[in-house]
Amino acid sequence: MNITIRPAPLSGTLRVPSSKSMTHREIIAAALAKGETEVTGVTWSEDIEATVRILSLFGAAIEKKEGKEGITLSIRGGLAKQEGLLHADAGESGSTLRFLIPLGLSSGNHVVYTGRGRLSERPLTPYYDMFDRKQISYHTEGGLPLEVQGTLPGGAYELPGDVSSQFFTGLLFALPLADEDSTLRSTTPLESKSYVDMTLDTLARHGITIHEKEEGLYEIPGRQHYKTGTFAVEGDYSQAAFWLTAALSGGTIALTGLSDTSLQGDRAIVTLLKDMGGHIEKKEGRLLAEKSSLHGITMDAENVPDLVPAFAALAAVSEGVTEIIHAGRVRLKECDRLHAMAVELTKLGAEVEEKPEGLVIRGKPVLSGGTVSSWNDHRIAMALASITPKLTGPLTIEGAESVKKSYPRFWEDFRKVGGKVVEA
Ligand SMILES: O=C(O)C1=C[C@@H](OP(=O)(O)O)[C@@H](O)[C@H](O)C1
Ligand SMILES: C=C(OP(=O)(O)O)C(=O)O
Repeated sequence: MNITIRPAPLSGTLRVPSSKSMTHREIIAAALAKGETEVTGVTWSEDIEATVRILSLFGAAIEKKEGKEGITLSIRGGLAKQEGLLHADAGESGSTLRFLIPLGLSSGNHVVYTGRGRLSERPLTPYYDMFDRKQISYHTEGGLPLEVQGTLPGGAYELPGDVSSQFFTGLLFALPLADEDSTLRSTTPLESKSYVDMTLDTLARHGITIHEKEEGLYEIPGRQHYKTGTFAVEGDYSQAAFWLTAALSGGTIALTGLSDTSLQGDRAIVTLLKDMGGHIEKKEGRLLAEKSSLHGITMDAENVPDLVPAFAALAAVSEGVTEIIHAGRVRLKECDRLHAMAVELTKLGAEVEEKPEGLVIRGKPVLSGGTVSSWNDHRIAMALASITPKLTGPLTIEGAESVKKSYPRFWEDFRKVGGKVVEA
């Protein structure tokens, strides 16, 4: 689907979707707890659907109920060995695939994992190395499909810390179920660490003990049991980033549903945008952002990779130079996001220099309209849409349906704040 946006100020109040990262984690913990758990305030998206699909295949019973307060998932946990070869479709979700591979093993299942889009090209080597070391049988012709069969023993585990934190989260969910105690160590400084901290928080709420001995070293007692409970998912700061960017570009937007004490690393977007000169304040429980004069800063993406597209877009219409550093891993997402943002912003007249590990952006007061591609990546589509108040002509975005991966109602919300969107 292609859409065309006519530049217009964006103003109004929006409830941000609930955190995709937290929802994946809560569903997984619930699926591992014997008994009933309720997860409330869920935003349904293709990625969440993929996690629900595979956990159901492994034996969880997950019921989706729609009410006034959004979606509630009632989950009867207890994963178990199922008959025959299971076909687990992870869609395009890196989190789903990397979180659930260890659980396929610990539930004793023989699984062939498939996926779409760029998922097949995204790294899995840390797991292949682990399979080799732990004598777990697997078959791949490179990427997906990937067939895995075996058991996940406790013991000593090592992973590189600079590929994806999602491998750590996957093992942290599965190793407490092993018969033996385990250690998990990062062989390089652990990047995206805030996501691992979010995992530890979910585990603790479900009665699982993990000892963080030092940064990147975890001791995991075996033979543990997940507890049931009720959990309300909070708003997603990585999605809030697009609305904050939109407001600062031109408009006034109030966001509800965000927690001030959130463990989401992407909460850093508020500080980063304020550092650029953005007017953002907390007022009556809402996060309020308005049109501001912005200047470039240095942004370190090591712990906040998902903020890069929105940040790069805003930098292109801010005064002076912005440098995005430590962003090499951002090339390993739904597309090469550094390259995609450099190419698409340049089409609109921006000055963007691509570096191996980041971007250097020389801002301009306004950019032109034109036709850009989403690269089938939800965050590229949303980032480009968010700066339309600063464009001198209409913007056509090809592949606008990519938002379904995390935020299916994005274009509806865009219209709600006055966005002039039509299907092209
Ligand atoms: O654990 C998570 O929920 C995520 C971790 C991050 O990935 P990396 O650890 O690969 O940076 C992030 O980019 C992704 O969108 C969600
Ligand atoms: C990279 C993302 O998700 P995942 O790694 O789960 O595909 C994302 O949502 O930006």
